[in-house]
Amino acid sequence: MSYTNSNPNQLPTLNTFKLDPLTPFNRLHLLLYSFSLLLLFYHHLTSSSPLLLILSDLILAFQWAFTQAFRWRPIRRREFPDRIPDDNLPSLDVFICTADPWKEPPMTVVSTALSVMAYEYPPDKISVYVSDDGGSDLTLFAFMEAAKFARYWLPFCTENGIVERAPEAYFGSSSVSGSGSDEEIKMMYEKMKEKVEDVMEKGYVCGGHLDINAEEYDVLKKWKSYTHRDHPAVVQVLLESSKDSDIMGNAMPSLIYVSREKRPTSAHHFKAGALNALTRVSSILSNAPVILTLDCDMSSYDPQTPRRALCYILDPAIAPKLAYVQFPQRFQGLNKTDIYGSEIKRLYRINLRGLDGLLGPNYIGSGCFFVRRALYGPQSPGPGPFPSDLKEFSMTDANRGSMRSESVLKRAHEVTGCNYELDTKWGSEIGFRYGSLSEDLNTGFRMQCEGWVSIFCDPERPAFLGDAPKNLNDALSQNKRWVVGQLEFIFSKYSPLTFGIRKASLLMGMAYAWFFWGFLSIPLTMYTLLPQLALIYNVQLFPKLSDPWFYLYAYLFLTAYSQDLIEFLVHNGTIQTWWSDQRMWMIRGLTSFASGTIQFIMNQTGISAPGFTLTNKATEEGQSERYDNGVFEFGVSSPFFVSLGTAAILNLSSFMFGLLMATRRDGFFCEMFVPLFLSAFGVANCWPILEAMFLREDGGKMPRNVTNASILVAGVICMFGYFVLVD
Ligand SMILES: O=c1ccn([C@@H]2O[C@H](COP(=O)(O)OP(=O)(O)O[C@H]3O[C@H](CO)[C@@H](O)[C@H](O)[C@H]3O)[C@@H](O)[C@H]2O)c(=O)[nH]1
Ligand SMILES: [Mn+2]
Repeated sequence: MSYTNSNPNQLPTLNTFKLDPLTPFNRLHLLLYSFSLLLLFYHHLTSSSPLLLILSDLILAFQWAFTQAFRWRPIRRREFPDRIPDDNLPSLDVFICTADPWKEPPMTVVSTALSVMAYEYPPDKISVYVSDDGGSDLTLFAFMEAAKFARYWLPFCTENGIVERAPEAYFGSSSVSGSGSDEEIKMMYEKMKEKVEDVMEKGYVCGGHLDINAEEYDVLKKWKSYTHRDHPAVVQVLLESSKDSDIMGNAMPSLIYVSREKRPTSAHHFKAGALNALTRVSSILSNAPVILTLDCDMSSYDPQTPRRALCYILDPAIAPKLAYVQFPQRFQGLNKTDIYGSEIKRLYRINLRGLDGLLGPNYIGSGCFFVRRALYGPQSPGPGPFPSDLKEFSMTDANRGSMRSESVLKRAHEVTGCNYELDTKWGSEIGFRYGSLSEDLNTGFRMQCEGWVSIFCDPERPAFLGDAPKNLNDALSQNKRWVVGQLEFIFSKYSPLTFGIRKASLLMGMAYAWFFWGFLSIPLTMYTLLPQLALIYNVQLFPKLSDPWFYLYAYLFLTAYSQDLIEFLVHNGTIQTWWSDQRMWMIRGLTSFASGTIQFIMNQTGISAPGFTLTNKATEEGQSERYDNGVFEFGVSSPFFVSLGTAAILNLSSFMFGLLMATRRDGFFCEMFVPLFLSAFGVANCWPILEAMFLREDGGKMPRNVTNASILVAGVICMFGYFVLVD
């Protein structure tokens, strides 16, 4: 397979791409499968199937159809970071978001910041901005300490050619050599960690035995009257490149702590609001043309990454229309079979590669290098539009002066105030877009509709590694928020199916419409109930084994699953991780997809207001051992678990009942093969749930009351089923 050069100029080739070799097979499959789906609906209409079953198949068919956008023209890229010249590198602003010191331990955030400060990139060209929506002196304290530690850590990384530059990951891995300098820096790190953890335990920072200087103490003191919902803007320059140097005398990156103003009465737009505040502060302090956005738990795993992104940003054939270069989200510490499907391979890698052959990947919130001017409005030739809303640009490079100067800091506080955005286009036409909890989906989509394109960069060595939820309830709560955000996005006036198809393209519109995950709760629930009840009450919903229509069902099921499996394997998955992934899809269908949809409806009708439930990044005792052993974590009485328990009991009952009947009644097996198979498939998927309900005794087993409630609900559904199906 030959690589195509996308750079027609004489410059060295910085990147190449090739078409995915599976594409012709995908397209052939598309043809056959579409035809089969038409046959299926013909069959439904002529055999008077129940309406719920037809609706379910219709939703699944739409999901399948939208997936074709990702399979139409997937490509694979390669880049050559070594060919990026060392001189004239553009400067880089890094945005790191955190929002709660208890759910996002400050040491995690610090580790993320240090890992990018230590990039193999001219340090005076890097500025790291930390947005603290938690408005916490604990986080600020941790960063004051980090600024001091960085003076040792950065030269240590360079001198020893360390690749893993997040201290937490480095000291935790086996690559630590145990040499003298290693021990020394490790001790220093441990000391800092102890201090921060000590302060965390107390819950506040007090002078006393902490060796913070008077100036730092003054800053921290102010927090006494602040709450995370009600406080003025805080912008604290912890390191300034032109002023501060490391212990070897080298320049250091700038490090700036920002906690935008919060008032209970004004909307703050969650993460998108935080990123917009950083966009403005940074435009005043450093104004780098390239911006990297990172979640607080996504640390660098490869110090060459900025150069890799530059292979596209500096490519004259791509640059004029390029809005962002997205790296995949990849995770550390997942267990071997990835029981909670936390890798979300389809969302974070497979689909992005698919879109890369069209207008480019959607923005996934972290690990993304933006071209600053793309955040300021529609694509147009030249250096980019400067609408009147960009008041902060009145400060030009020449009169910018020191980051710590009074006038600069005054301006920085102004642009992070609550009222700054009133009557401006921030969040509607410029910056990160508001209106959806999935600000990432929304922002990338709107940029692509404005004429910008994006690039997916997926090097073999992960550019970033992050944390994924390590217990089921956390994973489902995260997913629920996504579903709410997706529906807000799909039902906005910028819906992918109307606005998107018009402004971007048919395939891009379809790709973004694929995110109607909430609706999948209907077919996924129906397929855990209807066939099972049909089996129990002996109602013929599906063709018999001897009926030719049976082959259509078998074909649709088997090929869809095989294609999914093949894609998973091609993207370095295993059969076990694939099995976990498809199981999580069904689990989500019964829980987060459904409750996210209900939440969305309640938000829209004004019964409740949208809220951003942070994903927990701290693990509780006992949990991580079970997680590492691949054991499901239930433990808490979550309503999610009642629906899972109910599904498990229903499937087990119908399967056993079906088996019994098959041995007793002639022809039952042949007549009822499809529902019997689906029940067996259900039981196989529900096995960890059944185990947690009836066989386990550890702290992560299903709480008794959840099991009882599930049995009750399953009983009620059975009775109901009688009236619906038989009566
Ligand atoms: O009011 C808020 C809420 C969240 N965050 C930050 O947003 C990031 C993502 O939050 P998290 O709880 O980790 O959500 P996840 O579901 O794990 O994040 C995924 O989904 C989000 C959209 O829902 C994207 O923004 C993220 O990049 C993507 O990783 C974190 O760094 C938070 O600190 C804020 O800064 N302010
Ligand atoms: Mn996260």
